[in-house]
Amino acid sequence: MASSRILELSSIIATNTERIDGFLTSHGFPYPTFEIDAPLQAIVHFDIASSVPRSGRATFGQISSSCGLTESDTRQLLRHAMTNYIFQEPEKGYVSHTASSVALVDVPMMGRYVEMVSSELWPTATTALHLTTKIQAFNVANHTNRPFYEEIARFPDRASRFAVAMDLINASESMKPIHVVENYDWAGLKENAVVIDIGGSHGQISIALATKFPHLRCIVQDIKGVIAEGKDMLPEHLNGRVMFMEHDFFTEQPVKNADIYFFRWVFHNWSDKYCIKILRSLIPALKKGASVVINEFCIADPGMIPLHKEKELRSYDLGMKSLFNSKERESEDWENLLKIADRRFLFKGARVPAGSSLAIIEACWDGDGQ
Ligand SMILES: C[S@@+](CC[C@H](N)C(=O)[O-])C[C@H]1O[C@@H](n2cnc3c(N)ncnc32)[C@H](O)[C@@H]1O
Repeated sequence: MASSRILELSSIIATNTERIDGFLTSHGFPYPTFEIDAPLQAIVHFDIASSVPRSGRATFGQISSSCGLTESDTRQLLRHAMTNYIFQEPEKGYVSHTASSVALVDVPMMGRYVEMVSSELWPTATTALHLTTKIQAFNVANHTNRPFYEEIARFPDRASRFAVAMDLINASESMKPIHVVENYDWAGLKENAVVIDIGGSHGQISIALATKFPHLRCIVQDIKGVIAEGKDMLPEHLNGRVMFMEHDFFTEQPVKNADIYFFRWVFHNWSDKYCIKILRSLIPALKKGASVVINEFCIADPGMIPLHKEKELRSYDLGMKSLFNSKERESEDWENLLKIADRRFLFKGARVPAGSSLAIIEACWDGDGQ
């Protein structure tokens, strides 16, 4: 009967609520709330976040004169945001922060992330009909023929904002560098082993690796502007152990005989044809036994993981389609990709460490070396 299913669901909710309650209490964690001190993060950016005092409140008129919108527009905008718990109106006519809105003030990266999502990703989602043509949604939305990275590299602020968004994503629990740092045998690599972090952005993984494993030397490769920022941001004590190098991964890999060629979240931006080109560009540099380590999503079969996780992966999958005409891949896709690039890439498997969103996919080079 329908009602017994509802009772069953409410009992599941009660049981799981008790588990969450027990977990929070036993770890001394605060309870989730939208109050200002709650550890929640904002999902939407409003320029006016800094016009509202961090504690206390402001009228719509005060906010409007500091942010430059009309009072009426300010009220419309904020009252809509409030339905998503972004700002609140504790008393009619007065606005104060919630945990979500104050994060825009307290976590500067958050504003940059939201700007990136709303200006780079959202416009492409509304042009999904172009899935049926050879034209990418990103190109339609941006009135350009250039691919994503080439286009944003023309606007230093967009390239920089994208890299900051990557930094913020890497700060989320299931994306933290620690998952790849702790779930691969970096410790077993020889003294002064060289890791090439290709498309490594600001070098977050290399920084985490070099910090935990002093015997490693890491070289981060990326496009020009990103590399310049990475160099500036590198903690001084890692100078000489984490290096930055401008390199286009579609061209021959300049660092020969490294131990590990590492790619994190790079291939999902490219369709198979381009991934194969990236992999083949490595070949002249590879010594026998070199490893290619890929840290990416590895989509499970439908229904095999909790729905909320599958939803996240399928959303990324469609996002990759509209931005790059690419996709997220399954274990078999990874194996095939490596095999098609060159049969000497021996696929060693794909596994998702507990707590990590990304899988570790590994191949070993079985060529003679050149
Ligand atoms: C999705 S981001 C991943 C960044 C980083 N590996 C991480 O996990 O945070 C992809 C990276 O590839 C870089 N990239 C794009 N095209 C490139 C190219 N042709 N050569 C080198 N790097 C490139 C981008 O600048 C960006 O940093």
